[in-house]
Amino acid sequence: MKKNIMVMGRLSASQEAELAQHFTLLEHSGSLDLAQPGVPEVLSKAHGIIGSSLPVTPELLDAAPELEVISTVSVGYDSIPVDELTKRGIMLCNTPDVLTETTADIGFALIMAAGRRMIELAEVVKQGKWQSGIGPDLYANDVHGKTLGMVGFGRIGAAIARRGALGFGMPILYSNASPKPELEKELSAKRCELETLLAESDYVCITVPLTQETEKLIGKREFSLMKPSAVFVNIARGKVVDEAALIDALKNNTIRAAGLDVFEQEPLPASSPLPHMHNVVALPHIASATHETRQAMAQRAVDNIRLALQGERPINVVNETVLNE
Ligand SMILES: NC(=O)C1=CN([C@@H]2O[C@H](COP(=O)(O)OP(=O)(O)OC[C@H]3O[C@@H](n4cnc5c(N)ncnc54)[C@H](OP(=O)(O)O)[C@@H]3O)[C@@H](O)[C@H]2O)C=CC1
Ligand SMILES: O=CC(=O)O
Repeated sequence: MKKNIMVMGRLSASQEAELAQHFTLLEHSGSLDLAQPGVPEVLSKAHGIIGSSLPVTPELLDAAPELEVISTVSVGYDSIPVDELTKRGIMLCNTPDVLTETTADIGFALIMAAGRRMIELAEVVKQGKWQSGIGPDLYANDVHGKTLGMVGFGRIGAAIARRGALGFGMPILYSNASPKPELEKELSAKRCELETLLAESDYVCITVPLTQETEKLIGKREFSLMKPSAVFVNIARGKVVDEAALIDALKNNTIRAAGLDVFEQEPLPASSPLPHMHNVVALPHIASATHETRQAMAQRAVDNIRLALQGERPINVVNETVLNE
């Protein structure tokens, strides 16, 4: 008998057809909310779930006794309780690598946009307020040659640093769980304590995953250590930052500006002051959102779930111990 898959994310017609060759794609309402009619019934039959930002809970796993694999169309998996999956022998697959460069493009675009006040100054033109040359009150900061501090120096952190060091002559500081000697050589990057990085960087860029250790890693104390001219960029997860402290730091000129792709609550609530602040560039969590990259991420997630359910080793497994069971 064919195994069953719940397709929760957007796949192309050919990707759905590829899965349908091997598996039954379960009809469902698009919700994983157990209180919704029909959801427990569909979950009870699912051997695999594929989708992004899946709100997985232990209760949901209890309702899915046949589940063998969750294939997330993302590199981050902070909405999924990995230990609970591992305990139950359920594999978690994700999509690293294929989105690294595209995400780094937006990371660097935010450095440029917030650093050079691009959105704020484009508004001046849009609103017909460009009547004479701008004065020093609207001057920006250089990007080239300034120090870039990477909080997290994994795939995406390194790709952003590469753009800064090799394209813009930026000295690189990094703070990361483990040392990265090869990147130190390639980019003349220096590893330092977070406090030193915050105090010495002109641009501070967050690329650590959201975990228990990194939640609210950057708060009031950390902003107070940064230069008043510092530009803060977050493309990782909103909850790595204490957002109230960030808003205060931007309002009080503790730091100069921020470029943000991610927020504590997404979509950003209407009550948030962030999109209205002149010194903030806010994007709707789109760092990987190009046609090419979203297609590649979906294909990787399709390959992963197919391999897992066929008893082969998927390309990307988060909880490797499940493979040995
Ligand atoms: N805005 C968007 O659309 C996107 C956001 N993301 C986010 O970016 C994150 C990073 O992705 P990626 O670069 O591929 O992941 P990687 O795992 O390659 O990099 C993460 C780095 O963070 C380091 N790290 C982890 N925990 C800590 C800690 N407590 N203190 C210091 N360093 C730590 C890791 O150290 P070590 O090397 O020692 O393990 C690793 O080098 C994702 O988890 C996701 O949340 C990703 C894609 C798109
Ligand atoms: O936020 C996106 C991801 O892939 O993680």
